[in-house]
Amino acid sequence: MPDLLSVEGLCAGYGEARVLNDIGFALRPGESLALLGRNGVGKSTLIRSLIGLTRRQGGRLRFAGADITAAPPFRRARAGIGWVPQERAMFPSLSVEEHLTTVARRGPFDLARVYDIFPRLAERRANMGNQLSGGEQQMVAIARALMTNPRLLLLDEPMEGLAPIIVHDLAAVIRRLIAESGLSVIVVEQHARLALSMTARAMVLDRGRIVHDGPSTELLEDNDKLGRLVAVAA
Ligand SMILES: Nc1ncnc2c1ncn2[C@@H]1O[C@H](COP(=O)(O)OP(=O)(O)OP(=O)(O)O)[C@@H](O)[C@H]1O
Repeated sequence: MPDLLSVEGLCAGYGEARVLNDIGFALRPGESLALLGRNGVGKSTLIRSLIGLTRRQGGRLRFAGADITAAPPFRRARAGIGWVPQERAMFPSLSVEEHLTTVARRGPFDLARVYDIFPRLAERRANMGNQLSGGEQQMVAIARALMTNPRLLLLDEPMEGLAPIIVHDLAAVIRRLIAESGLSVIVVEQHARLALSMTARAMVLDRGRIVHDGPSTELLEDNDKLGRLVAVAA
């Protein structure tokens, strides 16, 4: 099966500042990838580079058979890259349902299906963006990305700042999406073990370079290696 995404020699950053150096990897349809690494190593910058929000300083990107190296963010979104930003980007004046319907595109994910995935949002469908808890906002952010019917879903620290019970529920939803939807998923997550428990493959960044790429189980089963690579108390 041809790759869904391929990244070759990507160098990117902000203005003159280079954050990512010679990033190369490919992702197959349906593949799930955890993006791990210490604070500030460039994980969000890589996600933002895939959606087209950083300054590309070199390299090429292909998605779904097309060269998207020079494509602006809206074209990448239209091509099938869905993005759940770290800051969630809620609109206070839109209801939950309006957040979902304004971005809807035809495909397997419609209102009924995202309400089935997130029953809480069905209950809150008339609530405004500023009347939601952090967990509900994150559900809206994920549901909104699904409503665009992407082929690749980029999740940037979806669990950040959420209560443990909500983290547990959201992780179950993400696992189910990965198992059942056929979507490719890249998830950035500070809690390495949680990310590894959701994905088949893990990539570790350090100072803007890929320093590890392999099956998630390999790191889950090797505490020392995981600790060395992401410097967490694994
Ligand atoms: N908008 C920006 N303008 C300039 N520099 C930035 C910008 N955003 C991030 N950086 C810098 O890019 C580097 C990588 O940041 P990035 O947010 O990609 O790291 P990260 O691995 O996602 O870290 P974290 O886990 O803390 O979110 C950091 O040195 C950061 O200061």
